[in-house]
Amino acid sequence: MTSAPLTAQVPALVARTVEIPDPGPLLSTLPSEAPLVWVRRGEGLAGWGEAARFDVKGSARFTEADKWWRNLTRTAVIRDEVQLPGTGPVAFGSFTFDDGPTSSSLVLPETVVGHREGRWWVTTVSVNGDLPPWPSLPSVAPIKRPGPVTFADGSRSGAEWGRIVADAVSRINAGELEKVVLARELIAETPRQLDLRWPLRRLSDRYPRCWTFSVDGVLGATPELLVRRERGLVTSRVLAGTIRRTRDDVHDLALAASLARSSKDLEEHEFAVRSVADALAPFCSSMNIPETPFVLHLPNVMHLATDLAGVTSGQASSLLMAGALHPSAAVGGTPTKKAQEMIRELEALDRGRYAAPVGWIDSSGDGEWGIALRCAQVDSSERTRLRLFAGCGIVAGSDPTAELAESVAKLVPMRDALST
Ligand SMILES: C=C(O[C@@H]1C=C(C(=O)O)C=C[C@H]1O)C(=O)O
Repeated sequence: MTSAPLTAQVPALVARTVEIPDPGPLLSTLPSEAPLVWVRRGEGLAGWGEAARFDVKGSARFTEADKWWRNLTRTAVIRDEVQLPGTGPVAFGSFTFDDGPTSSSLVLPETVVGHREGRWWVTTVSVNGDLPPWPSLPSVAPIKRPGPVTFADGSRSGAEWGRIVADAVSRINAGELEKVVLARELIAETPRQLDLRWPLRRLSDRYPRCWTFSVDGVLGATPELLVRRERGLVTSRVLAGTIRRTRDDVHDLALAASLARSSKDLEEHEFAVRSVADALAPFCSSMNIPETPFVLHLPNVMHLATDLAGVTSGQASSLLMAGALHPSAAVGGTPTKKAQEMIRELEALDRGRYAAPVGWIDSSGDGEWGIALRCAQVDSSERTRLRLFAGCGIVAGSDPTAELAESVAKLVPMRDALST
């Protein structure tokens, strides 16, 4: 069911992209209201304003959003002097994990600043057929500190969550399914309205290997790229298999070596790679799947990681591919349907937009979609309450105490980003 008719009057989109000199860090160009962000290692996109949006619920949310975007951009007049992926009009999107009560959205910002390969640009758009305003950067208000933040258990305490993990392990051992990803939430309260630029700046500074994102109240820094489509090439970074870091680099190296040999983690990783490769196969004429994963070192945890690459065989957009890939075994489980049922039964949590695609798409259908992990969902109007999420892949050999500790480590990036 859609919340807006697909055939609703399609506005006349006009977009203009101009090259600009280095404006400084992308995040420093953002005004405080509703920042739209996709940044990694200083490159990416930062947008604001809302020229158009599409909200949608239900199992066809990806295809309906894709249709809306194609309709909007098909007749667009685009003057683009930079011609890189992400120039011209782009929409930022954030989707829900399942068909529950929360909407998914695509947002077309009024202004986007971008940086890539030593070039910077600004795109402005209008949807009434007029020439958009001449691209310029507004002067922005200084970033406000959040003040002392408090944290409390969400739908379950840590101990309760450990018990549902134990329950899942025994059901896996009884042969009900192979893997399920179980998540928990933590509630953060800030004494005053949160300036989202505060946590975003800290996340992108501390986690440069992750994609820092902010779309429609969901923000975080994810290490997992569900899909990138760029000029006929498709890539995906699959993660599964995790250990916590200890702050002792020598010990961490030994742990990384043990992670790369751990049969429990390698098996869990294999499920995740297989689910992504199978879902990407219909979109690709050829695919490269490395035989062994590498260890991705992040400041809080290390993951087993595999980068898949393929050549596209059709016209499917990056968003349609993201929809086909979701939910991968990295955030759902194996087999998918059984895992989703168990998640619903055991978690007692509306995941909202956690563990679901977040990213951007341009008018050619190219784009990048990460999985919204290591993230928080902000209360829309007040912006004083946030739900933080973390989940762990549970397989036959999982130990509930270790999984609880892993979930604590995965909550660290957002917790730290919120503290003053
Ligand atoms: C579900 C999350 O992470 C996923 C689960 C992982 C695991 O269990 O090893 C690793 C990376 C992610 O694919 C999360 O961070 O919330």
